[in-house]
Amino acid sequence: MRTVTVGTRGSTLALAQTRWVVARLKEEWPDTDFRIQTISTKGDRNRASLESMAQKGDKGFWVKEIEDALLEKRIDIAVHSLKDLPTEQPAGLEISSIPKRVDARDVLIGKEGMKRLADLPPGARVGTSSVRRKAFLRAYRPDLAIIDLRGNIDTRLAAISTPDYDAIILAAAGLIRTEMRHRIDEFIEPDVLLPAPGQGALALETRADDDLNIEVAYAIHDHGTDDRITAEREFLAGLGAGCMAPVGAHASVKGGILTLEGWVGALDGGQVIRGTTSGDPAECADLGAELASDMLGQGAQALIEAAHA
Ligand SMILES: NCc1[nH]cc(CCC(=O)O)c1CC(=O)O
Repeated sequence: MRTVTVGTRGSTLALAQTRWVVARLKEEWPDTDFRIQTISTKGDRNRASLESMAQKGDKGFWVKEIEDALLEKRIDIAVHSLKDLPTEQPAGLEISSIPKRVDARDVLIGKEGMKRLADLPPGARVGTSSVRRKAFLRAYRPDLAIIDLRGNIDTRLAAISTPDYDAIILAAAGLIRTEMRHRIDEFIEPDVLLPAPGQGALALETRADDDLNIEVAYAIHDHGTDDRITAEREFLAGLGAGCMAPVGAHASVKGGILTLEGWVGALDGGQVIRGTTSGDPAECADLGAELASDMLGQGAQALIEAAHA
C-alpha cells in the first residue's frame, strides 16, 4: 500500500482538522495509507513574540517549519487553516486543494448575561488577540474593555470561567471542528463583523511538481469554496496585507453572482473603511483585486501600516 504523510501543527484544532481531512482523503483513496505527522512551528514555540513578529511582517509564523518539511520531503501534504497561510507560497510549493468551507463567521461566548455582543454592558471585558477583532470592537463599541487573550482554543474557553474576562470572540470553525459547537452563544453575522479572509476554510499544500500527491489532495477540492476564498485572499493581497492585519473579507454566492465585502479598520477604532463589489464567480480574483484598489484609494494603506507600527 502506498503511504502519504500528512503534516500539521500539533494543536487540538490542527489535529482535529487534519484527522477530518485524512478521513475525507481515505474515502476517495481507500487503497492509500495516510499517516499524520505533527510539526512544531515558531508560533507554537514562541507565542509571546507573536505581536513583535507581526510587526516585523513575518507572515509565515504558523507555516514555515511545515513548508520546510514539504520541501525536504519529510511530509507529502500539509494541512493549514487557510487564514493563517500567507497569500503567496514559497517557490516549489502550491495550494493544491481547498476542501469545503465550514462556517466563516466569528462567534461570541460569554458569561451569564453576556451572551450577545449588542447586549454587553458598558465596560464589559472582551478577550481577543486578533487585531481585526480589536479594531472592529473599538469602532463598534468603544465602551467595551478589550483584553488580550492568546493561546489555543482550550485556554481561551477557560478564560470565561475567570474573573478577568466576560466574553471572548473566536472563529466558529475552530469550535465546530473540535466538537465544541455547543459552547457558542452567538454567531456574529458578517454585516456586523467581517471574518478574516479565508476563515473557516482549510488548505492542502503540496510540492508543485508532485503530481501524484496533487491528485490525491485535489480529490477533496471544492470549487465553490475556492472562488470565494480566492476573492477574499486577492483582496488581502491587493492591500499588501497579511493574516495579522486589521482586515476583514467575506464572499458569498447567490443566484450565480459572487458578492465580496471588505473591511479595513484603524486599530484604535477611530476609522473604518468598508466596500463591496459583485460579479461573475469566474472573475473572483479580479473582484478581490478591484475591491482592494478601490479601498486603497480610500486610505486603507495608512490604517494597515498604522496597525503594524
Ligand atoms: N489564528 C488562529 C486560528 N487559525 C484558525 C482558527 C480557527 C479556524 C479557522 O478560521 O479556520 C484560529 C482560531 C481563531 O481565530 O479563533
